[in-house]
This record gives sequence, C-alpha cells and structure tokens, in this order.
Amino acid sequence: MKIVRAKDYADMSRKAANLISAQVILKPDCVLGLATGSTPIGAYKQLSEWYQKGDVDFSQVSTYNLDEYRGLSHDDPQSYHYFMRDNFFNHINIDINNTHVPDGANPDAAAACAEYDAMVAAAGYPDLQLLGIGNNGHIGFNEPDNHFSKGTHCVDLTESTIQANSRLFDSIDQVPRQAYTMGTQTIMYARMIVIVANGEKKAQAVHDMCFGPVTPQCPASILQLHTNCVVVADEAALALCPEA
Ligand SMILES: O=P(O)(O)OC[C@H]1O[C@](O)(CO)[C@@H](O)[C@@H]1O
Repeated sequence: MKIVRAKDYADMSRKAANLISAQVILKPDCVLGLATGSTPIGAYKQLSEWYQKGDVDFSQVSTYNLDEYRGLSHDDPQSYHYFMRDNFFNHINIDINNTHVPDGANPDAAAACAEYDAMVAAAGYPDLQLLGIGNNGHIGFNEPDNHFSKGTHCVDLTESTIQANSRLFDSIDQVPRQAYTMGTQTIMYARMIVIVANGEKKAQAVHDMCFGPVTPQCPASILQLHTNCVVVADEAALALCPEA
C-alpha cells in the first residue's frame, strides 16, 4: 500500500486524475472501476478538463461502477446512474454503452447482482479501480461485518451510512435502505486500486485502513493485502497517520 500525501482536496483530485489518465494513456481500451460519493467529483472534473484539452481520450474505455441504491430508476437524480452521467460521462467522449452501473431498478436482487458479476468477470475485471472510503471504513457499500464479502450482493445500509448520505437528500427518510454493491473480493481482483479520501471526518477510517488490523469490521483494511494499491489522501484525512 503506497500512501500519497496531498495538500488539500484540489491536490488530491489532481493526483488521482493523473493516475487514472496515465492508465488510459497506457491502455486506451482499459477497464475502469468507478466510484460515486463526493470525494471523486474533483478527479472527474479534472479528467473532463483534460479531455476537453485533448490530453486524454475515453473513446475505447469501458467502466464498471461499484454500487447503486436499490429501488431507484436510472433517471432518478439521486441514483448513481444519474450521478455518473452528470459528473463524468456527459463531459467526456465515452461510449455510454460501455458504461455499467448495477441495476438498482431491478427488484430481483439475486438476478441483478448475478448479471452484474457476470459482466464484470467477462470484462476481465478493472485495470484500475477508483474507490472512496466511508466514515466507517466501507468500500463500495461493503459495510463493517464479520466476514469479507465476495461478489455483487444486496446490502442493508448501516445507520451511519444512511446518516452520512442523507446530506444529499431532502430528508433522511428518502435515503434508500438497501443497495447493490460489488463485493470485496471483486474489488480485490482489480489490477490497480486508487483510493481517495479528504477531510478530518475520514481520518479514523484512513488510519484503520492503513495501519489497523485487517478485519471486515473495517472493510477497507483488506486493501493492505493488495499488491498495487495507492491511497491518495489530503492532510486532514491523514491527520492520524503522522508516520505516513
Ligand atoms: O465520498 P463520500 O461522499 O464521503 O462517500 C464515501 C463512500 O460512501 C459512498 O458514497 C457510499 O456511501 C461510497 O460510494 C463512497 O466511496
């Protein structure tokens, strides 16, 4: 696990975007695993600007997102389908048919998850997986648990995640209680992982991810065992990691 210290959110976003654009430049038809949440928005913005300047070309890239709320239509402004179009896909030259997000609109959880797993496997798994980290150490929507998850599955969101994500909804009652998420094992199949974190709220989770025991109680801690994982975090998120 390599830890890259960034000055602030803008610096973190640029550094993460640099790693992603290097992947696309080196392998134009690469598979990117993508994340939602507030943290990666700056990196998506930076990549979109570099695309506009002609520095990076997404025409052959395909993408697989980590997760989606169960029960939201693809056009619901709170859905991750919508988020990805709004924050990234609409601003670059990616073929929208090559972008994939778990189908939260399919009420048949088993079918939706099995179908998504088959697609990610058929694509050969991501060359690079971008991740954010939850305040409780979750990756994707893999919440603290007594075992690490494997493939795509339906999860009950924890109260802390519902609370944290309620800032993006009109009221906490509107936050969906379930989601479909890529499993931890699938995330670990990515050939490179870039995990971004900023702000003091993430400091404990970042410390536990990098220096705590490897335990499903902090799902991100398993990344210590990945052979090519880069943590890009700002000073505030690294406040409890002075040794990093
Ligand atoms: O970047 P944020 O908004 O803090 O979210 C962190 C994590 O939480 C999620 O949004 C899910 O709650 C993940 O997709 C993300 O990685």
